[in-house]
Amino acid sequence: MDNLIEVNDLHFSYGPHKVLKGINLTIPRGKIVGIMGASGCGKSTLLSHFGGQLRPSRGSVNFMGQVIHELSNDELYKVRLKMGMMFQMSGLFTDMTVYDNMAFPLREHTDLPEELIHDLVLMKLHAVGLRNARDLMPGDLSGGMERRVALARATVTDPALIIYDEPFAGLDPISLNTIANLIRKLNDALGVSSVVVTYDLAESLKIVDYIYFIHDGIVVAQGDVSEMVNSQDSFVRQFLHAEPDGPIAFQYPSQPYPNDLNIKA
Ligand SMILES: Nc1ncnc2c1ncn2[C@@H]1O[C@H](COP(=O)(O)OP(=O)(O)OP(=O)(O)O)[C@@H](O)[C@H]1O
Repeated sequence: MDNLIEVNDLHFSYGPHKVLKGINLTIPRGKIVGIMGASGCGKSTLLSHFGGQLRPSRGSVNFMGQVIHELSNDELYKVRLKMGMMFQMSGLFTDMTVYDNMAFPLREHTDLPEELIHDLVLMKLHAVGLRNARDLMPGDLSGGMERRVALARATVTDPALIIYDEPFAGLDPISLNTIANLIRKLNDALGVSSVVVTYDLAESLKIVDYIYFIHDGIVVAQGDVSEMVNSQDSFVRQFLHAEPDGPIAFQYPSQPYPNDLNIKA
């Protein structure tokens, strides 16, 4: 099977609020796929279906040949071990050293002996250039270093898929470039697939193989990097040039403005 993940006609609502209205996308093995869309378009909701935290109202997510919402709790637990996650907020435990943060998933989810955990942790820290930061506390790290440790930790259980949720947010340009290059390097060196959820189209174009744009619960544009750069699609252009005006509205959907005011004209 060439695709690690296949999302088929995925629908999901929070109560009456329909968020996903028929998403179709694939994450091919060995590739980095970008998922873009304005705030609130449903990116996190989509990701929550990958790990089975949410159950679709229609459609499915297929991961390595298994339909996620049909799995038992034990099977889901095993599937989640194959997914590494890196969040915008690094999610490091502030009261543990870098080393213990890295060792935590291995101690929690495996029976590996401490000597092996030690070597795995140092190998992964070395890959992000931070082997020597092992004894530091998260509070002693710069924002970029913290993100690198989180990135290394996402790879420590040798997942098949790494999911990055807003990996570039709040970083200075140099750290941002470092993280982007590391995402590409780790993807290729570890032979994994990666999903990068981001607003930063310019930065993602440097590292992704394929991009999906989500708007109003469906995929509205997709393509490889050159297709995106040359696209005349209004969604793509609004993102690429960070234009305030375009199909992505500034206002959260609402009733006409005068109806909301107490004093009528
Ligand atoms: N637990 C929830 N209950 C009700 N509505 C929710 C819940 N979580 C999210 N929503 C709504 O679902 C929609 C999609 O939210 P989601 O967080 O998936 O968007 P997003 O694209 O990830 O946004 P952002 O980029 O800002 O993180 C939003 O309108 C949000 O308000």
